[in-house]
Amino acid sequence: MNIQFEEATLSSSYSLLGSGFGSEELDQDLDPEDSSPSSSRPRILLMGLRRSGKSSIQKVVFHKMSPNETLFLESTNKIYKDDISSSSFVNFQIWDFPGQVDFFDPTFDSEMIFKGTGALIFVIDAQDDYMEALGRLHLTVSRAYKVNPHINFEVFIHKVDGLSDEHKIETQRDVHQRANDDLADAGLEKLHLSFYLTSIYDHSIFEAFSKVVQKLIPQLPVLENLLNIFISHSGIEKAFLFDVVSKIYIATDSSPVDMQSYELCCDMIDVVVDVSCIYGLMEDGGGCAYDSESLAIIKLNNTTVLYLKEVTRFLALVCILREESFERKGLIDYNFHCFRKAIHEVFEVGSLFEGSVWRPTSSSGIKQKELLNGF
Ligand SMILES: Nc1nc2c(ncn2[C@@H]2O[C@H](COP(=O)(O)OP(=O)(O)OP(=O)(O)O)[C@@H](O)[C@H]2O)c(=O)[nH]1
Repeated sequence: MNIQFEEATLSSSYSLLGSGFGSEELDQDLDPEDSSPSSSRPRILLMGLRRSGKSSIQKVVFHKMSPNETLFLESTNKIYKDDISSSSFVNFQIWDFPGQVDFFDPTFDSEMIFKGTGALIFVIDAQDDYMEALGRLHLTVSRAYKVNPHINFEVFIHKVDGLSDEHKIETQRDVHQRANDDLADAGLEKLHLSFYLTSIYDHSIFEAFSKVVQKLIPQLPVLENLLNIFISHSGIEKAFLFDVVSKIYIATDSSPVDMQSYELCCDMIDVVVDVSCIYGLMEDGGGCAYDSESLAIIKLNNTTVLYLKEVTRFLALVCILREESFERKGLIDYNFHCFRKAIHEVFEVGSLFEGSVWRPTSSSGIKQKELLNGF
């Protein structure tokens, strides 16, 4: 099998940037010598059996495709490289693999593929018999682990929208048990798998992707700390730092995340971007739907306020607070100003990282500065 790449650059396909859909694709042979900046960006691999839902996940999370449209997606028959770095905070590539990829094929260069990988997401269709998928999971992760033990191995138990709550928990327990038993039998106890219940029909896929991405951000503890300080001094109940394009949250304060709050904040981003796309652009369609002026306040009928503010050209802070705390808006805005400044300092502002080329390091496998886009 001759493995080929399809490459798409999100900047040309994401409607937030005002250019509409119609992704630019280019075919390219799998070339280990290819040293273009895009090929050396850290990777997140999407693997799993045919029709498990890999392309749907990628399209829904990064290309704003509606879940129903994924019914018409064609089977992927070559590796699809999606470079999201030009419109997203996190400077990585998503590689969507065809379901039938054969590791024993001599053209499958596992060294080249797994060396530069930050996370490998293995998608299992929970609505189907998953025994074959478990065998494939074992083969895939053990192969990848041999090449690069620093990869984060993430298992999405996917399409759980068709399962009852009880069935979900039972499936997760069973998959967890069997996958870890297989690893123990092979003497691979050190290989750690993380499990997530996901569906493209609700926010679970965004939440799971957020956690996958957060593990690749070395500054996460600093960001969490900044958010903790910010909310405790401003009377805010919960704050999320969002990547606007994907609605992945890069960080949140250390109080537990409840799904409803996360969904509310995601919906707020959609509202802001959609309204801005309709009424915020110039008459000739120029300008950007999300920029340094972006700001929104939504008061709910249960005395809760949602407050969104721009942090960088890719990031937004979305806060949930009580109406009485919002009376001290001046204080919140001042604290936000300090928070924003600190975030810029953490990532040493812009140009330093612009166009940087990623190289794996021996310790973590990921060089932190180059994982993150400039502001
Ligand atoms: N019910 C449900 N269906 C899903 C979900 N995600 C994907 N699907 C459906 O699963 C089918 C297969 O999805 P694809 O994304 O094409 O699967 P794939 O893994 O990329 O398939 P290959 O390209 O053949 O490897 C499509 O009809 C999707 O609509 C989900 O979360 N829930």
